[in-house]
Order: sequence, then C-alpha cells, then structure tokens
Amino acid sequence: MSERKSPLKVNRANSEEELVQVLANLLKRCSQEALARQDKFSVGLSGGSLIQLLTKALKSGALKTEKWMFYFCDERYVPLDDSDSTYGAYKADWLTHLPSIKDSQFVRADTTKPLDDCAADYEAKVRDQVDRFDLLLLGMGPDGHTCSLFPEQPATLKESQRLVIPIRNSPKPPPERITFTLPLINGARDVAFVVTGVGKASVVKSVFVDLDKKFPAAWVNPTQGQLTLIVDAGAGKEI
Ligand SMILES: O=C1O[C@H](COP(=O)(O)O)[C@@H](O)[C@H](O)[C@H]1O
Repeated sequence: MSERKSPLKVNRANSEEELVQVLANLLKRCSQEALARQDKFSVGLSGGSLIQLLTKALKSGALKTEKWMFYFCDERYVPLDDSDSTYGAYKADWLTHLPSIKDSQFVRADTTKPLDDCAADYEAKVRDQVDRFDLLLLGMGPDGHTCSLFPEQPATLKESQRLVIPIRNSPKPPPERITFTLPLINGARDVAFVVTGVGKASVVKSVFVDLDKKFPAAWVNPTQGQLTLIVDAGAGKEI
C-alpha cells in the first residue's frame, strides 16, 4: 500500500455509449486547458481495446483536433503496416472514421531502427517536443500491465533516467516493444486509465483500491497531475 499523490477520480459508465461520452468529455476538458496554455495538445495513446473507444469518443465529441499531437505510450516493434502495430491500427481506424486527423499529427516510432535505437530515438522526439504530456490515455491488461510494463519484468519499473525503453521477451506478444517509463508517465498533467470487461474486475480492485505494487499499473501515480479511472460496469464491479 502507498499513498496517491492526488485523489483518484473514478468514472463508472453503465453502457459503452456512456463510457464514450465520459472519454469525450475528458478529451474536451484536457484539450481546452492545454490550448489555453500553449498552441498544442499532446496526447499519449495506448493500444488494444482503447483504440475503438477513442475513435468513437472523437467522432461523438465533434472536437476540433487540428492542434492535437498524438504520441504512443507504447508501441510494438513491428513494421508500421503489421497488424500488431498500434500506430497502424489507429491509422486504419481514423483514416475511415476521422479523416480530418492528418498523418503528420502522429509522432510514431521508427521501427526500422534496431530496437535500442528505436527506443532512444523515440525518447529524443518526446524530449524535443513535449515538456510535460497534457494527457496520457492508458489501458490495463488482466495481468495489471500498462503501456508495455509487465509484472514479469519488475526492473522496468525502477527505470529512473530513460523516458522510453526497449522491451524484449514481452509476456504478451509481440515480444519486442518500446514503452514509456514511470518518470514520463507520472510527469503528465492528466493520466486516464480506460478499462473495460468483467475479466479485469479483480485487477481493477487490486490496482486502484489496494494499490498492490505487484501490478505495474499500481505504480502510475502522477506527481502533480490528475489520475482518472474510467470503467464500465464489468470492470468496476469490485470497487
Ligand atoms: O499490449 C497492450 O495491452 C494493453 C492493454 O490492452 P487491452 O486490449 O487489454 O486494453 C494496452 O494498453 C497497450 O497499449 C498494449 O500494447
């Protein structure tokens, strides 16, 4: 058990429609706050189940996205056109549903470089372009992993210098990835987990109520930012 640096805000949605609306409201608030401070809204994206929910939120929210820049909280080390590529998945979805978002708004990893260089190069891009992320959208697996920080690889949680690291032997395929580290994640202004499905109910309790540090997601604790949990009825069943 350890203390949160700021209170956790929990949003429980009773339907997918409601969850999408909560996500749209979060995007609206964070983008308005960011654009009142500066000329750009920096958002870190995760993959997996978040992709389609975010697409729906962006569609329903009728938000002006010209000044938004999208980064990847983690990325699979595969070619950009591989079906496992998170960038590729967003690109395919948004090309169809959100044509106003341009490819130049994605800051993607160069997976043609060797894995270590790919991570270092992505870190250099982040350091060059972002002082502090305005919003990170995170998912969580049933094993309590977030980004590509897995419970089987606890050393990744101790990283204190690098902001983006390579991952080898990921327990979830594909085995090679790059991921944001805790110093970068916990420096963000807003960090929101979007977690759905009853299969994640018990890990949601372990992470967000018990703060059980054997789960990487429990290490997410923004030092001066807001942490939000958005769950559907299934994932929120035990909290
Ligand atoms: O492999 C990954 O998994 C997590 C969780 O995905 P979900 O489908 O269970 O929501 C995701 O957040 C991460 O970006 C991805 O690389």
